[in-house]
Amino acid sequence: MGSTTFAGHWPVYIALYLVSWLGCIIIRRRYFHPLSHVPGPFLMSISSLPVFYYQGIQEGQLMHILPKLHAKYGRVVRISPNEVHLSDPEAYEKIHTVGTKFTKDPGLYTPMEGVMKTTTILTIMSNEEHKVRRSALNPFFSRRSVLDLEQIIWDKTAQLTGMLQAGLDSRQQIFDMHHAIRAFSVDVITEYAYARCWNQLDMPDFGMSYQDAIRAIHWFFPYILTFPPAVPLFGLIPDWLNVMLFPPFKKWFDSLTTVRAAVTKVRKEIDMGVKPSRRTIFHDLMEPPPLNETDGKKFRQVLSDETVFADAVNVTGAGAETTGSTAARAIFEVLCNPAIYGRLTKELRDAFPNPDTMTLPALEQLPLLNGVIKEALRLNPGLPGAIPRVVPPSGATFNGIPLPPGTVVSMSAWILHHDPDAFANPEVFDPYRWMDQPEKVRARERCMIPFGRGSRNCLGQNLAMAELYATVGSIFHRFDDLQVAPDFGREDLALVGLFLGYHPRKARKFKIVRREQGYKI
Ligand code: HEM
Repeated sequence: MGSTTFAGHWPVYIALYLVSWLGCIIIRRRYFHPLSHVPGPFLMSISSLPVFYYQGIQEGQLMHILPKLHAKYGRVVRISPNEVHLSDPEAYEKIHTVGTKFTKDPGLYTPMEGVMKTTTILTIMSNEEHKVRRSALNPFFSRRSVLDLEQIIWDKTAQLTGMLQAGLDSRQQIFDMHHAIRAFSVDVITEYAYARCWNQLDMPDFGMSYQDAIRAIHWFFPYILTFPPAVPLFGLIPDWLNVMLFPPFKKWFDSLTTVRAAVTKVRKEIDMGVKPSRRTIFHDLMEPPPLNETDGKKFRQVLSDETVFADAVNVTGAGAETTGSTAARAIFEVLCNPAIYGRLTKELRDAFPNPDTMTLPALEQLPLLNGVIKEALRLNPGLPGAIPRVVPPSGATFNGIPLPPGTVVSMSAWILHHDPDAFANPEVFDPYRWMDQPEKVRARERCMIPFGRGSRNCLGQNLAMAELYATVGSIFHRFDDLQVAPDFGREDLALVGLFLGYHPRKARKFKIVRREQGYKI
């Protein structure tokens, strides 16, 4: 009789079991979790689905929700059961410092290794291991090295401005700056790092499919973060099926093949003792130059071909969208502000009556150009959204709130770059704020983190800055009669944070046309 009763009611029992199981999880996460004392919205404290909703379903919108959360709950907000978001420059200095004990969050970074199946400079968890690996790469991206290879940047810049001129002179009289400026970045980094330029500027579509491929990969990040057990499943999908399901991946796999071929070729040359015409990142990593007495305690690490491949892929991916998107923003903002446009062109032409005499160190001295680039980095940081780190075994306290070891703490460039205490009218593009009194500028610098800080800051910062100065400087020196194409608006440059910053999928692409009359200089 009893068994008949159970048989008749088993769905009810299972439902009851599930409801009580769910209830226990909710009560535990909300009231008995080590983070239950951290303020934040109820739903976020019990589940990571709200973050998934903003990131996965609404595509990278979390960074726009966070300011509202901080306004309501304070500088420390619990945004998912084990993650806390912070909005304080002091907290940033604590976490992102040289020798930090905070480590990267494996939940985000490890799956990025994906098809490369080995750690990259970006994804190494151990800070000690990272230090060794980074010291092998640093010399190649130092300011000295960038200035030594400055000509690469100038050659590509000349190609870009020449193409802009040709586009405006053509029958269509329009230029696709969105794709061209990203192609420029890819060409610079591939020529600079491997001496094998991908020549995307020469392609009719400016290598659009590669740019789309990198974006498509970012689409997976929210899924990976929210459903970690799915990560090994992604790894089981063969490449051909991936391409069938997500066609943009084809270009990504092609780019991996190109990088691998380049590594293999350099390996052969090294083995055969062939002297390269110019040492590349591959040579420096596969056959490091010998140490000299000024290197002190430094030591060189010889990396395996697989690791060199992974870092090369990483460097290309990291340097393309970030720099391209920031340069595009700088150009767009200047075009939208006639007064700034006129003054910038005058500043450039006064400083360099002959544009061929432009050099990077000299451009860096121009106050308005400097302000334009800083504002573009402020409003368009390459990685605008939450960058997660893990609290070390000693625990940590932020704004009086203790956080236990293992807590994920994230901070966003978008939030600090819009801090109203540092930046009046933070949403306004105002290059003059960087020409203010030195102490005010210093206070603003404190909230500027476009390249991150500390040991895990951007490897390519010097190269990126050089690209920004060269492109923005050259374009506004040469052209005083440009304007944004009429079918493009500020809303198309809205940022979404999918690790790298992107514009919404449906956004129109930034194009440039000519004005009838140039601005009066
Ligand atoms: C405006 C342009 C750029 C911006 C805003 C930018 C920003 C950043 C930021 C914020 C990080 C830290 C990421 C994290 O903590 O997870 C980073 C890391 C990195 N960036 Fe950039 N980046 C730019 C351009 C470049 C370029 C041109 C390269 C090419 C070499 C590059 C290569 C890297 C690499 C390899 C890392 C990982 C460094 C490490 O973990 O040691 N970036 N970048």
